[in-house]
Amino acid sequence: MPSHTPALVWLRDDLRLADNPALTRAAEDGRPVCALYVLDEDSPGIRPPGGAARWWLAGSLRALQVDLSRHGVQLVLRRGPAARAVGEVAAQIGAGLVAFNDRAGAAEAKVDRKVAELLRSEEREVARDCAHLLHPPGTVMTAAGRMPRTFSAFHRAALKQPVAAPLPTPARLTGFAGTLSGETLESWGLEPRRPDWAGGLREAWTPSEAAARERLAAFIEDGLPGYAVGRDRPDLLHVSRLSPHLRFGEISPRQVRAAVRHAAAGGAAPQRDADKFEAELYWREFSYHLLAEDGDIARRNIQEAFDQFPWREAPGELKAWQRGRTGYPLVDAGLRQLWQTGWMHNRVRMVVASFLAKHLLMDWRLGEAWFWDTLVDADPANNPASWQWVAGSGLDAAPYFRIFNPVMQGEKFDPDGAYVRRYVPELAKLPNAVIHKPWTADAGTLAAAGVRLGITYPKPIIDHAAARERALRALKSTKK
Ligand SMILES: Cc1cc2nc3c(=O)[nH]c(=O)nc-3n(C[C@H](O)[C@H](O)[C@H](O)COP(=O)(O)OP(=O)(O)OC[C@H]3O[C@@H](n4cnc5c(N)ncnc54)[C@H](O)[C@@H]3O)c2cc1C
Repeated sequence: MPSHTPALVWLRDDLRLADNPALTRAAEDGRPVCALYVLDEDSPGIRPPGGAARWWLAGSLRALQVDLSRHGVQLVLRRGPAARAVGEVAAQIGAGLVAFNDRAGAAEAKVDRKVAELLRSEEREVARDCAHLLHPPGTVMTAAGRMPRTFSAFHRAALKQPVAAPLPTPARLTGFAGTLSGETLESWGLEPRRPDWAGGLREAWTPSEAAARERLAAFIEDGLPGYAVGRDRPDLLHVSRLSPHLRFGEISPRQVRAAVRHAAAGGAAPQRDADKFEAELYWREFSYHLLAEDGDIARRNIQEAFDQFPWREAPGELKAWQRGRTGYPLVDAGLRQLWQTGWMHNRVRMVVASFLAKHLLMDWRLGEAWFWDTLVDADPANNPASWQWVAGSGLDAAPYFRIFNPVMQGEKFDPDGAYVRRYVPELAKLPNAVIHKPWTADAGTLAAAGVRLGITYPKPIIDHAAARERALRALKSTKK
């Protein structure tokens, strides 16, 4: 088809205008551009987003509609299997080019291949790029042609690869002039209505490309200096909280990396902090490369020895964990932060995940599913890879015998109990010495703080030492 034919850009986990190679390709040569988002919950194997992520998606699409319309570009919304929706819209506008950025999941990659084949069979040009990662999957390999099996080997190998500079927002975008029918965001019902449980999310977050950039700028000023040490403290805000923006592609890892490098080069932050932060971006890469290689990490143990693991079924204990009523203040604070705000600090994610898989001996998939439903940053790579890492079944995972002590973690990383006091207000008046272990407080201290154990706040659901012994016995049984 001639180059003046319209271009369709199919947006997915890249809800932004800047550093969006698919959008840049579509805009090249001055073609009229139409943008499409497909809510595909029907193609085989596609995992529908959870509740908190649906809320984010609605906000992000709403903002993107406004941003694109400023450039005269319509964002068409369609629901259903992607192959059908993309094919239909491409035909309706007479697209000569369809551009999209690749996704790593096995089911998504299959859909993308099918869509590309269909479009090519109709003699439409298809342009595919990598926009969600610093390095396209398959480019960080050992000599044997496999992804490195440890994070440090992966990181070392990745650092030898070039990273492309981020692209600007296309300077010239011409919208497709015809009118296209689409669906409305409201008709998708992504946001909760009855009951509207999203008040805490609205208070904590603004989904949009502009908000992502503001968050990055604020982090570089306030969080990056001191990040290497401060990142472990849930009571301090030394982390970027960019994860949901990265998840939905409102900002790209290349943009984030470039801004942080620029800050360090200009003396706005110590190099050590910038390096540590960049290493965290590489943990994200590690998870995504694993997802692209393995495809099924949310369901399958990466280490098959864990297929024999004697997980317990205890629905009452699972509920107590989900609701933040385990009797361990740091664990409960984390799960309540998640419930209220759709996000949890990384250190606390590790502690609560370890508590479920090791103290309560429950299958990591139950925790992964809960996070999938409640996190605004619920991510198809980071979530299962991190759960498997904590449970011990993952790639280069924490060894199963390393069992976090929730009291010691609290005392070390929330030393004044400020985080616990914020999310577990019924303990707020306890002194620092017992805030992470209220069951050790004497009757007078508890009474003075208005705490009645077992009534206003639960007694520990399980004794730490006993839980540790049980977990180690369970691990041994898989090794017989
Ligand atoms: C059990 C468990 C589940 C998790 N589930 C998710 C998830 O669904 N989505 C998600 O994005 N992250 C997940 N993480 C990783 C990590 O907790 C979050 O990325 C981080 O807390 C997000 O906060 P931030 O943006 O302030 O991080 P920062 O410290 O500011 O880091 C910047 C970015 O680097 C990446 N990153 C940081 N730490 C990690 C890590 N340990 N692994 C992979 N990438 C990392 C994230 O993209 C993050 O936004 C999980 C971790 C655990 C232990």
